[in-house]
Amino acid sequence: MHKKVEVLPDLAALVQRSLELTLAQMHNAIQARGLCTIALSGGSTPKPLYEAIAAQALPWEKVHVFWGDERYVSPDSPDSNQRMARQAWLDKVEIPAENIHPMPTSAADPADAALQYETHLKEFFQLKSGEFPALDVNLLGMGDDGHTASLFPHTAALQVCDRIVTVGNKDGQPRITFTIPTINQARCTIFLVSGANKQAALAQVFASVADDYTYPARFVQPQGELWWLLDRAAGQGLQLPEE
Ligand SMILES: O=C1O[C@H](COP(=O)(O)O)[C@@H](O)[C@H](O)[C@H]1O
Repeated sequence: MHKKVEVLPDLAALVQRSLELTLAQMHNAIQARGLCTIALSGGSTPKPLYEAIAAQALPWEKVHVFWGDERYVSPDSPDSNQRMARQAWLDKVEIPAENIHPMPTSAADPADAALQYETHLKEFFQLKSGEFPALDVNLLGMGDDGHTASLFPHTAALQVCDRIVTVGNKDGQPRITFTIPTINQARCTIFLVSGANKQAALAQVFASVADDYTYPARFVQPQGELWWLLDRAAGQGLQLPEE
């Protein structure tokens, strides 16, 4: 694993740096394999990045967009991660509809929705039994409780190792989420973390000893590149790991 932590002066610089890295990875993937697979995060932090990507001239027919987690709401809900990404990015570019792979949220049982998405990923990536998809780019955020994707502290989803997608639990509300092995299979993982409210959790995520189940972002140890992009408000006073 190649791990790099950068503390940027402010949110604008964080967005610019994440844009550079994301575009470089997308171009590399297209050159190497003829297409790019990217998984999106939700929340508010990545929205300006999505807006910036929308302004790029990319071979959109070669870009396939997935989600790493989704709230269990209708796609037109203000809480939907899909809706945010469509409004900020996907609705503004000429990407074929079949290249957009949202997490389903209409099954009566969220476990069925998780299975549907897992089946879709297995087909798309032509996976054999027991294999996990290697996304070219996996964009992640981190909540002030240390959660990432929809892997919340001390929830059952953290222990799911034999599934690509599972059901997360945010205060009793279901979410759909990549599992830790799926996250850790990505070729390039980019965390975007902004705001002083993330400082305390970040300190625990970067501590040499802390409880992984209390700070789930600690589980993210991908086989490929790992970038932590922090703005100064989030990264202030952080003891950074030795490189
Ligand atoms: O609920 C969620 O929150 C996290 C963090 O969001 P942020 O706005 O604080 O960056 C996000 O990564 C995740 O995808 C989302 O569902």
